[in-house]
Amino acid sequence: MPAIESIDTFLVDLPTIRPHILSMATMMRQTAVFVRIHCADGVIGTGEATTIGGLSYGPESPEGIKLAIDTYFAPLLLKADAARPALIMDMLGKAIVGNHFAKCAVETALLDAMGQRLGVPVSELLGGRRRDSLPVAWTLASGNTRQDIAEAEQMLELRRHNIFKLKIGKRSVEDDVAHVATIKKALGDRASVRVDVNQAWDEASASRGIALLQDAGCDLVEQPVAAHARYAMARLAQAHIIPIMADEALIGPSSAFDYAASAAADVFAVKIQQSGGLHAACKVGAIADAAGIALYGGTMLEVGIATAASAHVFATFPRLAFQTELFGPLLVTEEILAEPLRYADFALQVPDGPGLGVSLDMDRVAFFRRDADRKSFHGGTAPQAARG
Ligand SMILES: O=C(O)C[C@H]1C=CC(=O)O1
Ligand SMILES: [Mn+2]
Repeated sequence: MPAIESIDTFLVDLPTIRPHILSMATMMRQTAVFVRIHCADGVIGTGEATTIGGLSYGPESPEGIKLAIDTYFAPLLLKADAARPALIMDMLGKAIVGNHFAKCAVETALLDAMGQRLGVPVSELLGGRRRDSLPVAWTLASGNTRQDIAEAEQMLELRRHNIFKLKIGKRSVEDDVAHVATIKKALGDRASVRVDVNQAWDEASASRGIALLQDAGCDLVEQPVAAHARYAMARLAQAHIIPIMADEALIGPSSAFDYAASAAADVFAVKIQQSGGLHAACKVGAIADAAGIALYGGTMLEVGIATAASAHVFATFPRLAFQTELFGPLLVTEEILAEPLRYADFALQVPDGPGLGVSLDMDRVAFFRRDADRKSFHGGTAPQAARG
């Protein structure tokens, strides 16, 4: 049995390409928590956790995730059999309440190590991939309608994205709908335009807003009301033709079951971290499938490692009617992988090497980690990135 010998965790701060404006936070940078699990057979598995806007989106922060893993997870993991990731996750499930993002990062590292050990991609460990590439949406969230249109035109021109998610909920319903309508009018049939309200509306505003969004040609409305407002979500999903998607509400299989049983959404945004791990995300997907609910592959704006992990999960789904939004690595200015993920023809290629099929560029990690001694680098400049 390859025992787990040591675990290291570190924070890496990466600037965003522009301010990313959501209803609850404006992001100027993304912080990734990387977890490296060193096994006795020499294999090192890597995992990643991210949040959005510190503690403004979810219940875990990057700093808290690092502390939880170092202080509470690591003593339980040390000496455990790394070849038994499912048993380790059962053990963590019993010993640690919540902490879904941290659990996901640990499971990602365990499955990466397992896949490397067996010489197979993580998607094969999860039951087998059904597709090698995933269509990827882009979020327009500059806060400026003209700039968003220019950004969308550029993405279409580059053939990188033809699905756009607009972040709304900060302004009045009428102003937000006007913003969406202007963008949809400019893009026409060349793109799918969707919105994410991130829980900002009450039910009455949502009902008015959704009717107006439908007239504006919007294809999907994500989490219009509070995550806990399951009955309001059910009424909205029933009253409107435009599909309603749950996101923040889905925090693992039991919440997915409750939402499915209440017919509280037409579409589920599956996120590996919110679900509590890769297998938990597969279960959320299976519950949706069993209930006739459509699927969308969501992101917590993860960078390379967790985006690859999400891609392995979504590649196994029988149906993915609303595609994915795995664009996180493209929202930051710096590449952190030794070999960047490949985006082409409006899609992300699912890596096909053993494990996650991607690895960290440890020289760049050493430069960008929050606790780095940057003076030790030549002239304080970052080592060259793989994407140049
Ligand atoms: O979906 C969310 O709520 C969070 C995230 C995903 C894409 C994006 O721009 O923000
Ligand atoms: Mn969302």
